[in-house]
Amino acid sequence: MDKVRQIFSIPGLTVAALAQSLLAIKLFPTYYSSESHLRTVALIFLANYAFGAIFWIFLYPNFFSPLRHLPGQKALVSLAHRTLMVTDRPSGDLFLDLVKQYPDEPLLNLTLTRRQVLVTDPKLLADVLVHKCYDFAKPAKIRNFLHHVLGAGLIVLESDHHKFMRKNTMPAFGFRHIKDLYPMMYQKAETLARALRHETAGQTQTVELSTWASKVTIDIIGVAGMGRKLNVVEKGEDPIQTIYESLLEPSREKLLFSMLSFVLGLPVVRWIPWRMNGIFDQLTGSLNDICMPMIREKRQAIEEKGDDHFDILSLLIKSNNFTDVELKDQLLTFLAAGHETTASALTWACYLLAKHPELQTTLRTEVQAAFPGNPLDDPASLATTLESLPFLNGVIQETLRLYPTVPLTLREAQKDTFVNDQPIPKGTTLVLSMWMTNRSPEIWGPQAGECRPERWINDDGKPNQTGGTSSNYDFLTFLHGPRSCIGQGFAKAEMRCLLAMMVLSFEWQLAMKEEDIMPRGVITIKPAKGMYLKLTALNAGEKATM
Ligand code: HEM
Repeated sequence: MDKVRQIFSIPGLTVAALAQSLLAIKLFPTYYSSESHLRTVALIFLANYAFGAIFWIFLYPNFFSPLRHLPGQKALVSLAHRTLMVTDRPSGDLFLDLVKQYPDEPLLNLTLTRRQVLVTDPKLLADVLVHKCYDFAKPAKIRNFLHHVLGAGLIVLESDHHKFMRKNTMPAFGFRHIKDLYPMMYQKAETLARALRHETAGQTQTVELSTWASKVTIDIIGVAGMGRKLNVVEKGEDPIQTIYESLLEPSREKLLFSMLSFVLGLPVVRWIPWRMNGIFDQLTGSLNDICMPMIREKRQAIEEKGDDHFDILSLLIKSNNFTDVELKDQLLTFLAAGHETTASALTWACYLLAKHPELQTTLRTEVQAAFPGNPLDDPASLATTLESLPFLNGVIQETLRLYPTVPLTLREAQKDTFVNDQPIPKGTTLVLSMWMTNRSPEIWGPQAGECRPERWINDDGKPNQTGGTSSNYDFLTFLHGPRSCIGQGFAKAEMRCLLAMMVLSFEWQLAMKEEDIMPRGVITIKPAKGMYLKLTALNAGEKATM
């Protein structure tokens, strides 16, 4: 079947049309006069492409595709692409609707051409994400786009190159290293609390939280990632933060640019005379200009004077496994992957706590009891204390479950392969919806859509990591296996520090209409109209009034 697919591909049909044209002109020179050569060639090309279209739209899906027996949609535009356009409800809900129509089906077709499949049964994910993880790569169009923005960092690489980079980067995200970062993260959380107190003038004031969350998370990854104090919370801005903000801002035009790059491919989009091409070039060029000199300076400092810094960049330089360009690509990846994601998670956590004041109070009581004094009085035990708090852990896990910052990902079969015993032809796109799995009533029960931190607390009062489900694959926020999020320990540590600081320093309520809060974005989700909260500053030791 692979040969047949090659023949009916665009290059295959083009070569065939060329050969047929030459043959026709050679065999029937008098029939095709030289004036009509062009017409003949055009007709032959057209006929070949028309036959190709009939093959792919009708013959292949109905008679040849090994996926033809799977139920699902027969749409021209796949549901995965339609989720990029939906504005009036969370896009992941479309998958939940579809699964309701086809309960008990582990795989569902999403297109007429049987080229895109939704994985609905988390048990099948072990094959896709772990056992055959390199058989299923990120689709080339997505990789090209990410490569354009971030360079060849960990997110973009595949196969052996990825294995090498991942193995050599893992130590920088190790358990012990993250523990050492807690005091710095908590200090940054305190800086945020001071800035918000200033904003609220010590009383009650409305603030837009997601912007502040981005500022503090870029400050944290600035120190942890490259040993650089960006101090965006205090100063208001920094060139690196401004560039990332512009790159990731979910404006209509940027969403359209990213969407077209994913659907048509970046090389096609770059041909369009569109100012977005220039904007993306300028933003990514500026990032390179900032990062390259910084890397050279750091490498020189480490070589000449030795270096006692333990930021991720220094650890990677000291490992001697990376060239400067590779370091730059990794750094850009960590800065991008490591700040908007956590900022969004913090924003959604504060939203859930505003919606559920009783949960906010319970969390505050737990954190106040754990830290009768300043948490930084005993920096050595900060990590252990924060990690042991069951309700804090529960709120964080529920936030990550209900609002997975990356709500969807795609994988493309690199060869003919299998998922469980279902053959998957080369080129098939598998759609994995974290939003759908994390909110599935089949897995999480009838209250799947509700925030219930107690799911993550055992009967003995200790935190658990499964939320009461039977398998790891039921919670997909960070994926699993060799391509799972390398920064998940880092992100959770950051959330513990930031949320603990928030409940110790403020109580808050929503300051906007519930219906105006809509998660949106192409790669990560943020509230489309911001997250306005009415914050009331608490004095140290003051109990909340809610
Ligand atoms: C709440 C916060 C975060 C969430 C929800 C999240 C989610 C994810 C997901 C779903 C992936 C897999 C994407 C795919 O393969 O399609 C991923 C990969 C990745 N994340 Fe995160 N992430 C978070 C925070 C972070 C942080 C803080 C860092 C770094 C400091 C980071 C660095 C990375 C990197 C480098 C990868 C690529 C890993 C690989 O392919 O080997 N992430 N993340």
